[in-house]
Amino acid sequence: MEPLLKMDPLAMPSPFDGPRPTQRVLRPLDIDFTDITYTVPAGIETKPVLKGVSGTFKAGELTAIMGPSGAGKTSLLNVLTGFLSEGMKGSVRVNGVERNLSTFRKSSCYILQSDQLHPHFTVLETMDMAANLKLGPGVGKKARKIEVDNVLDRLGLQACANTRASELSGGQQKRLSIGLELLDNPPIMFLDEPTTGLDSSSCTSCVKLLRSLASQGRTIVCTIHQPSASLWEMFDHVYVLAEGKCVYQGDSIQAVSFLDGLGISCPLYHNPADFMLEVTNGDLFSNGSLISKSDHQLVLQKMGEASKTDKWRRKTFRHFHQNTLLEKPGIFSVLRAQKQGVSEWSKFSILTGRFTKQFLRDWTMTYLKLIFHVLVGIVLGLLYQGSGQDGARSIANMGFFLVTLVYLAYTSMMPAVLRFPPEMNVVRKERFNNWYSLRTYYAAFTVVDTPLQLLFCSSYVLVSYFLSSQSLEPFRVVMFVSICLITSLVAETVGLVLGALCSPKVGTFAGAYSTALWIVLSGFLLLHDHIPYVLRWMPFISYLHYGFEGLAITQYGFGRGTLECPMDDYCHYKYPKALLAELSVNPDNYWLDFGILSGFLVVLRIISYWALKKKLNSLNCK
Ligand SMILES: Nc1ncnc2c1ncn2[C@@H]1O[C@H](COP(=O)(O)OP(=O)(O)OP(=O)(O)O)[C@@H](O)[C@H]1O
Repeated sequence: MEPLLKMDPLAMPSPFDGPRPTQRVLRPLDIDFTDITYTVPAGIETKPVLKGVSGTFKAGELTAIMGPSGAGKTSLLNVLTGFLSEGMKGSVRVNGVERNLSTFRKSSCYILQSDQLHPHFTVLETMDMAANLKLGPGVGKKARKIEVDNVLDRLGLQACANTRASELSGGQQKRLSIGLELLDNPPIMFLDEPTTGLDSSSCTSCVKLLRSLASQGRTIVCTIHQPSASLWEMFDHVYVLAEGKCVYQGDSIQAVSFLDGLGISCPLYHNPADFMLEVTNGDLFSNGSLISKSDHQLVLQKMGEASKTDKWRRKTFRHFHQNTLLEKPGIFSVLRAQKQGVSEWSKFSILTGRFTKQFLRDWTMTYLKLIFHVLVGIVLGLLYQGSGQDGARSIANMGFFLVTLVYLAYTSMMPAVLRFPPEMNVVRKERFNNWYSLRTYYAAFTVVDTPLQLLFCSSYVLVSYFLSSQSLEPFRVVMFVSICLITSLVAETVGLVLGALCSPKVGTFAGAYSTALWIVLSGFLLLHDHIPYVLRWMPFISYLHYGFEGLAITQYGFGRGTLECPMDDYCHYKYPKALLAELSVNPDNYWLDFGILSGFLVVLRIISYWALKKKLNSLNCK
């Protein structure tokens, strides 16, 4: 293992001294696709996006899918990666065998157009976490470090290893995205517009990198917009689409001859890539004016016919098949073999560490929230000072319970609405590229989030509880905190559901409006007996109703003695039983309330998981 990992992982694999039986020899993979059609819904009809395209993307070649905007480039990439399957017909084969999507996804990666990175992590941390998730315990700590260093060196990211992803330049972010997927050395890489948003020198270095990766035997396919002439020549193979059909496939250098053969001459010193786009766009001039639409269609038709031959394809890239990868196992096979050993349990513990770091680094969501909880606890505690012991202020004390619940519900729910949306695309990419399953991701989130909620909740409750002179009997303190915690977890989960089902804007509105209704139904502002008979079921769907009842019982139930009335001899609510009866609170209901809130929590967590899954799947259909 050791000598192997000292190699550059991106270099051609070296021969081993002898065969290793446990290692699978990784073969270069050619992709060929035939008669691919892809339609999308358009009102009650469907709209064809890809109209029977065929072609071959070979291992060892860097292929560019080009074409005018809306030609179907991203759609073709989505279909070939398996990112989209609904509405697609046709055949995709790998080395001549019909593609099995789940195996194919393990051998390929898809780097989306916008770089999906965690902003709070440095380059090194991001790479380390990806290495842990992808390579697993089979590759030791030291070996993983060498692996990460190798990739960082190779991508020129060593100098910014300690820079956070949010502070990287566009080109560095792109290289980091590529580096993350390179860690487990996929033989097939798809990239959607890897050069978009980069300056010309970053574009060149990005394409050079892709080309060198391809020359080592990988199949690399990317979509690209208007490359410069020098960039165009760096592609081994270009696949040009226009109006959902293939109009050229072959060597980039041969494109001019191809057009020449059809009587379309590229002017001297004109960028062939620009010219190809002008031709496919219909921006050709004839006698000083644009060619007509019918002539344009004729040109596309002629190009489509002429592109069916493989005459335009260079034939020099296959030598590595015979010379290297097929015969000699190398780092490709070692890393992939070990990657398969990563258990969901290991992934869970890695994701738990990642969530913990993420929370600890998020100043507003963690530290500011903690400070505010303590400050608000002090202010509310002072406002309700003494109300927990004063029989004359028992009603005000009930107000304190409701305010506590509403405060905790809002401050848990609103951040939760915004919790998943910004991360959705990162999770979508990582999940698609087989880093982990959604189940593992969600379980790790829950395990890290719950104690954090307890911390937030306790920081507010304990301060306000003591300042407002609530009962100091330990069991009442614990029961009070428990109800507050479970209510805030329920509210947070409502937020997660809304965040997954709606846009953040709609989610925050829906959260605020529904909470206002739950407050009215809590049992304090509107007594149950005063609700019209037909609507008396409504409080039972309000989690604040159970929370409020639970808090009231913790302080005035469990045999609490008569309260003092320091300012007066008689005050009606100094008798806890009378107070609870007045509010229609059954003093025996504490555990029932707690149980119902727990039920709410479990059901809502399941719904939020389902909603998240649905959302991620629906993103894949767009
Ligand atoms: N889910 C969808 N619903 C409706 N129309 C879609 C959908 N997906 C793609 N299209 C349409 O299909 C056509 C091709 O889209 P695609 O994104 O593949 O083009 P493209 O060549 O990548 O364009 P660009 O270069 O502008 O990104 C466009 O007209 C687009 O509007």
